[in-house]
Amino acid sequence: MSNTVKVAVTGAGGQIGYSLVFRIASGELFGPDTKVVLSLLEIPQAVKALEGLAMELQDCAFETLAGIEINSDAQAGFDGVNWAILVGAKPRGPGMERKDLISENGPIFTGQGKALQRGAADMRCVVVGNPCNTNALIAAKNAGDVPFNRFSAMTMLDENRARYQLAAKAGVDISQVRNMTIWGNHSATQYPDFFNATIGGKKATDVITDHEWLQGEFITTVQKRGAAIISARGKSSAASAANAALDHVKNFTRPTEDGNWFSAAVPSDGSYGVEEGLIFSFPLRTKEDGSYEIVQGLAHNDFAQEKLAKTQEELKQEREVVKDLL
Ligand SMILES: NC(=O)C1=CN([C@@H]2O[C@H](COP(=O)(O)OP(=O)(O)OC[C@H]3O[C@@H](n4cnc5c(N)ncnc54)[C@H](O)[C@@H]3O)[C@@H](O)[C@H]2O)C=CC1
Ligand SMILES: O=C([O-])CC(=O)C(=O)O
Repeated sequence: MSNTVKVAVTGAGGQIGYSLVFRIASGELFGPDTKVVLSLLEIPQAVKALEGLAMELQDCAFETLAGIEINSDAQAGFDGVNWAILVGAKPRGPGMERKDLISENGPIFTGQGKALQRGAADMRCVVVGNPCNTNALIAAKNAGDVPFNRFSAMTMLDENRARYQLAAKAGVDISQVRNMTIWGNHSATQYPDFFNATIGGKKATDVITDHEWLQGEFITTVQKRGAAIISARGKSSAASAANAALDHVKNFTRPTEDGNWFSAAVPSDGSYGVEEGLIFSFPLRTKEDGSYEIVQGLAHNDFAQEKLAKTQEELKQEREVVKDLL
């Protein structure tokens, strides 16, 4: 017997949407025994493009795709959804920081937050559209009685970027790099934590002896990778962002392998001194029962404490800017 999962993707007509929806429909996300109903959302002007996207999805003849719905109304689009992947938002251009998008993109998430109350009892939401931590906060605060911990924002792309950089520097296969945490905001203040990362089961700082590189170039490369892609490609990352969104949902829907963890921005419960209620990226583990926990007990020296304080401060400032939307 097969289950059916309904997945909403907003901004499905955009760049990330085009890389994302086929992989969800193919069975990659929930496995070959789970049928997927895709609920595609767009602004009214882009609904026509979604009709074309739906034709292409049909033409893939995916055996796991049980249906496609197209909507420009979030209330209708989120009806009965199990997962809502909120991508629909404007991307930044060259020279901008992601928080410069806040006034334009923030209001999108008030209406979508309200509409998410129509989701299924187990509804989970991940915000990809930037600035994603603060947009997730807006959605969660507008979602009435939907539990706060159903909302997350994506820092998985940052984690993947950080793992690649460490693997390349150490000259090892990327599978060797584990325990990579992105702390804080999906922004240039994020802290990619090499101190607690491991390479081949050893501390990354024992394997990579160039600590100047770890404390300098490694961190800034990860923090500014999005901007580097915009500068090289003329558009922001899309396929890698879609790939990370899939990794994010997989991480939340499967128990985490022993000894490892993954990064996502979730409501702080006060762990590591982060103000309760901020949507902050932490190391997480998904348990057998499907709930997640924040990994406790990781050490932070003065260098790390300073980075954590900086990214927390930025999130508080972003929250202040959108306080009328919360
Ligand atoms: N968290 C992360 O790691 C990443 C986040 N992003 C962010 O993802 C967002 C989307 O990026 P792209 O797909 O490249 O942009 P895009 O401009 O190609 O597509 C965005 C789509 O969203 C649609 N849209 C806008 N408002 C909407 C609404 N209210 N409801 C439904 N759809 C709506 C637009 O019509 C457009 O088709 C941007 O904000 C970008 O900065 C991008 C990469 C990584
Ligand atoms: O940099 C951007 O604006 C898009 C994004 O979030 C990323 O690539 O991480």
